[in-house]
Amino acid sequence: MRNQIYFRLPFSKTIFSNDVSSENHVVQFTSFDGLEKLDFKGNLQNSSVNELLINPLFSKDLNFKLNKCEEESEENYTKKLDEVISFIQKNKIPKLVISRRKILDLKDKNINLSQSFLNLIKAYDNAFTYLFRTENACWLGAFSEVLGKFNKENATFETMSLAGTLALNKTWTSKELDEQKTVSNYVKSVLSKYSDEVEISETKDHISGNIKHLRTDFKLKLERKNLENLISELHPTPAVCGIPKEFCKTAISNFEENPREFYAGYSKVETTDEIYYFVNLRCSKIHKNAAEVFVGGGITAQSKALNEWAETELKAEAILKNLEFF
Ligand SMILES: C=C(O[C@@H]1C=C(C(=O)O)C=C[C@H]1O)C(=O)O
Repeated sequence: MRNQIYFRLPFSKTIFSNDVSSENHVVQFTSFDGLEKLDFKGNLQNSSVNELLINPLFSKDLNFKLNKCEEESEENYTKKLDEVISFIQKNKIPKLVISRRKILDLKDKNINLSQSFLNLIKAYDNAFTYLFRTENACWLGAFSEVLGKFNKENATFETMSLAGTLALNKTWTSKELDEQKTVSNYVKSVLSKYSDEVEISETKDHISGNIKHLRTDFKLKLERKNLENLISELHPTPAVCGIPKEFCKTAISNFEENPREFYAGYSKVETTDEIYYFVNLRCSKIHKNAAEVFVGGGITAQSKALNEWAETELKAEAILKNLEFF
């Protein structure tokens, strides 16, 4: 079976898929640890709602199963987060991102994945939204965090620092402001190695469905030959990992129950004019019998375990409320 993907770029009306006519790699996913790459070959072709719905993909049609349908309970996760908070205080680190998998046991439920993908497109206009299927995996995701966007014609590179999470009606506190500043400082320090002139925007609210984040935009001129280096230096940013980077990567693999796979990794999409890199968050790995929803958040010395649990529940809703059951 060939690797097949459907996706929609932010603020676009076009749904693309990969045809079979070439050996071009049009979309590539990289895992969080950078060790796994998943390629989608072909040329980009316009797809349509009709085409998706004539022959929809259902979770029941997938031939791989999740063996263990148990998730980390609220009690166990908050207990672990208390240990993480002590670890952060003891080691005096500004931020560490910890995540979990929320598991939806499908029992006799069947998800219409094509319709769920269309629901996500409608719900999040600013998101990179995708549905892919390979021989042994199926993922669905929609999020708006850009790791990089390179314009081929004018050689400009744009990125953002996105962090801090609250429900729409809440007011920012120093916890979220400091957390986002850590990401901005990191991004700025990496970008300044590539250009003396980095444009930095004001920090503003970034709305994503029922929640908001803090966001700062960055822009610079970049030689194309430096693009891949810059991306691998930026990834994983403290928005999904922490500071210091290598120390936090090790802490993540010690604290988290399972490897993150493609969650908190990134995708790369090349069009005629642009090369995009999107951070893979608000995503779900779908099996015949279950959906795993990956959710995490930045933990700091000021974090409260219960609030962090609530934040992951809110983030999981982004996907869960758009699943269409058949
Ligand atoms: C880690 C996630 O989100 C990231 C972490 C955020 C935070 O800690 O506030 C906010 C946006 C994302 O950069 C996730 O959605 O799982």
